[in-house]
Parts: sequence; C-alpha cells; structure tokens
Amino acid sequence: MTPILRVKEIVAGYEDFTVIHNLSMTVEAGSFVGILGKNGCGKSTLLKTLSRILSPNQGTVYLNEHKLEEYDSRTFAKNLGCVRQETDVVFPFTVREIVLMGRHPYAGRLNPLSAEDLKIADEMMQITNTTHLAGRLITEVSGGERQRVLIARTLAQQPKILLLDEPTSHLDIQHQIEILSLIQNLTPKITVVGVFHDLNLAAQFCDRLILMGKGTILADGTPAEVLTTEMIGACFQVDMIACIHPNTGKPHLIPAYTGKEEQVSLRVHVISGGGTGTDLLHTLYSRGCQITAGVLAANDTDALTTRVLGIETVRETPFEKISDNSIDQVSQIIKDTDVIVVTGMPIGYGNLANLEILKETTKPVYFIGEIQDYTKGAAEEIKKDLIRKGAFTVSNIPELLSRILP
Ligand SMILES: Nc1ncnc2c1ncn2[C@@H]1O[C@H](COP(=O)(O)OP(=O)(O)OP(=O)(O)O)[C@@H](O)[C@H]1O
Repeated sequence: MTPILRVKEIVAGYEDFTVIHNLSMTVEAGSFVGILGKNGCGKSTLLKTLSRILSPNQGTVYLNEHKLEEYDSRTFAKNLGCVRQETDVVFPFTVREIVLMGRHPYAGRLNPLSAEDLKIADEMMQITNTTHLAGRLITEVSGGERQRVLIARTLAQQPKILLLDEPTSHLDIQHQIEILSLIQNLTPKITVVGVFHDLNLAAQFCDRLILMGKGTILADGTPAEVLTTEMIGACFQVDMIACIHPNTGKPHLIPAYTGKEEQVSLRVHVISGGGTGTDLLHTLYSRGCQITAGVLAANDTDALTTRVLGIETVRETPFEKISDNSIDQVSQIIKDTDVIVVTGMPIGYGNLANLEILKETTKPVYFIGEIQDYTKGAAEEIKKDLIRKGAFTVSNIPELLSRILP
C-alpha cells in the first residue's frame, strides 16, 4: 500500500541548530500513529516539518507521493490539518468564528461561507463537545476548552491527515479519553499522527508508536513492540515495568520503584491468589523487600504480577491440586523468610495446602483481609488455629507495613 506520508532522510532544525538528523519514516493511510520521546528530542520539530511550518534543510516529505512544496496552500489545508502546541489565537473571536476558520480553504475568494460550511462547523463543535461555547470568546475559555475548539477548527478543514501536538496536554482525564476516543474513531477515514507524553494513553489508543531519541527514531512498531521495559529505559532513563493491561490487552507501564530504591533486609513470603496479593506485592517490591510467593496457579493474576516483578514464585499447573513438590518448595522457602503474609484469597480444597504448610512454621504469620473460604470451614479452622498460636491479623497494607518494616 502506498503510504499517505513519506519522510525521506530529512535533516531539520533552527538556523545552525540541527534537531532532526537524517530521519525517514512512512505513515500508512488510516492509521493512528503516536510519536513519543523525551522533552526536547524533536517531536514538535518533526511535526512542524510535516506540516510545512518548517522546511527541512535536507531530504523530502511526500504527502500522497507529492512533495509538500508542490501543494498550493488551499489544497494543502484540505489534505493536512495540524493542531499545534503553541497556538496563535490571541484575538477575541468567538468559538464559532474560530471553528469556521477551518472552512477557509473551501470558501471562494469573494464568497461568504456557505450553509454547508456552517453545518460542518456545527458538526465539529458537536463532536468535540464545544457547542455550548459557540458564542463565547476564545480568549475567555479555559485551556482545555480552547484545546477542544482548536481540534474542532482543524477537523472543520476535513483534512485527510491530522497532526496533533500533545492534543490532550490541557485536558482533564474525562476530556482526554473523550478526545482520544473521538480521534481514534476518525480513523481509518482520517490518518492521525500525534505527539503524546502519556505512554499508557498512547498505548491504548494508537495502533503504531514511534519512539524518538535525539532527532532520530529509536523504535517503530505496535505498542507492544515499542513500549518494552528495555526500550523505555534506554529512551527515558527510567526504570519502568512493562506489563499487559488485563482490561485492554495493551502494554501498560508502571514505575519499577515508587519508594525506597535500596533493598531492605526483610524477607517476606506472600501467600495469595486471585489478584488479592497484587497491591501488596507491588507495595513490598517498591519498599525494597526481598519477596517470595506461592503456591500460585501459574495463570493467576498474582502469578502474573510476580512474573512481571521478577519475584521468586512457586507455581502450580492451573486447576491442579497443590502438589507435594510445590509444598516442599514453599516449606524450604519459608525456612529462610522473616515474615509470612496471607491475603484474603479464595481458598478451596485444591489450594488448602497453602494454609496447611503454615501449621509447622515458627515464623511470624500475618493475615491481611478475610480469606474467602470454599472448604466448608476447613480453611477457617486452620486460620483460627494459627491465630491461637500467635499469628496476627491486620486490616490493611499500611498497618502491615507499620508492623513488619524495620
Ligand atoms: N523556534 C526554535 N528555535 C530554536 N530552537 C528551538 C526552537 N524550537 C525548539 N527548539 C529546540 O529544538 C529542540 C527540539 O525541540 P522540540 O520542541 O522539537 O522538542 P520536543 O520533543 O517536541 O519537546 P517537548 O516534549 O518538550 O515538547 C530543543 O532543544 C528546543 O530547545
């Protein structure tokens, strides 16, 4: 398929300051491409070059296989619309007037705007949720409202390709999602290339991501191909964990450390399941504890968390009863641990052994949350017995931390 946009070996920048170094890329028609990268790496400069605000010093940009400079300004505006970060709206036009400016490429030299132009402007205000602002002055609306108005104006151009420089930077979370869903729904009729800082939102909405280094492309592919722990580390010099979001199936990045970076000497074994341990595992991990976990079914949500965090875990085949081998492994681990924490996990006969293992231990045991007992009381009996022998109950993670951390 012929790409709608083809960038060939461009070098671009400001006077004698080169920002983009020999960059090549293509954009397929109908796709939603996100451009990501550190502050100052050249994302806006690239967008300016694609939208003809800046001419490349070397190389060529083709729109539908025609060089950008071959287009007259009206035809160009009908093909490509750009919503920029720093916008030039300083005069007190009404919101409707601003949106109607998007129709200028279609108006004749002497012709006023047609009924069709008014209809399209109204439509664009409707889909960007700005209709109620139509009579207000652009200089008197909020940053987020203004951003939505500028998107409406550019959409009124009815471009075939839409470039967006941080389209959600001023928007609250509701409007971020609203605008990104709106933009996503424009594809495949319209091609979209947008600069984003929120990696997780970009992963959720874009079908392709381009990660930029200093004026070059570091990675280009699907969100799963680009947003890897290694790539994010190399690009942003941060320690992030790339996991797959259970609801979206898209990559989701979380900071590897949210608290202390140094290891604390506390060894904690977590017995959990069904996602009841996920928050606890992340919290202990961020506090630098040395964590072990299990026995967990290999497909359990908590098992996924331990895999992502690189926690030593005893895993069992899903839907199988806990085996003697797994029990032996946990018994061995428990011998070396300082503290054992049991979450309010679902316990049936298949995993009752997770509690039975604790009958023999002399290590402190903490129960956090009520276990969900599917064993006609057998699990509750073991828990009560362990509490009689000195196990503790705590009601939440902060209370647990206050009791166990040095
Ligand atoms: N008009 C300009 N004149 C001179 N240098 C500029 C100009 N605009 C940007 N730069 C410089 O070019 C480099 C790239 O800037 P650019 O705005 O393209 O980065 P960016 O990746 O979009 O950054 P951010 O994420 O902070 O928006 C930076 O070093 C910046 O200071």
